[in-house]
Amino acid sequence: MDGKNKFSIIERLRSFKYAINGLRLFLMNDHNGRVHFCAAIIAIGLSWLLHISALEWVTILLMIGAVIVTEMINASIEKLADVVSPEYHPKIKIVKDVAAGAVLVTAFLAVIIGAIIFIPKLLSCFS
Ligand SMILES: Nc1ncnc2c1ncn2[C@@H]1O[C@H](COP(=O)(O)OP(=O)(O)OP(=O)(O)O)[C@@H](O)[C@H]1O
Repeated sequence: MDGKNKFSIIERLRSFKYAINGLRLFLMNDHNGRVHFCAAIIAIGLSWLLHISALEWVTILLMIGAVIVTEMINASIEKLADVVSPEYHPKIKIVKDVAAGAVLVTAFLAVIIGAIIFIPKLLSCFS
């Protein structure tokens, strides 16, 4: 920002490499992340099978993104909190519980939206 740091394509590519590494670490180590990733694959498969509309695709993809991004931020906060305070601390409990609550909110909304989109289509398939 002070003009001394010149723009460098190599540096930008390096940042991209770190971000891909973060995604890889998340998928390898975070059990909840893997569950959300599997749920995302199922939702995409169901969307494809049920021929959902473009607007429904946008909604499903936005919700998948919201759940996975929230889980990634939650996992990062947990890791940071474990370094900052390996021992029990009441404030760390609040930080971790609020971050976990954020995942719960997005996952709950994703289930509701998935039900609104998929249930009528599934019922019409079996009727
Ligand atoms: N250092 C701490 N201080 C206070 N409370 C903590 C601390 N570590 C964990 N907790 C409490 O335990 C809960 C679970 O924490 P933990 O870090 O094990 O998360 P988790 O949801 O089990 O994550 P994961 O299963 O992905 O490891 C937190 O939500 C918080 O209430």
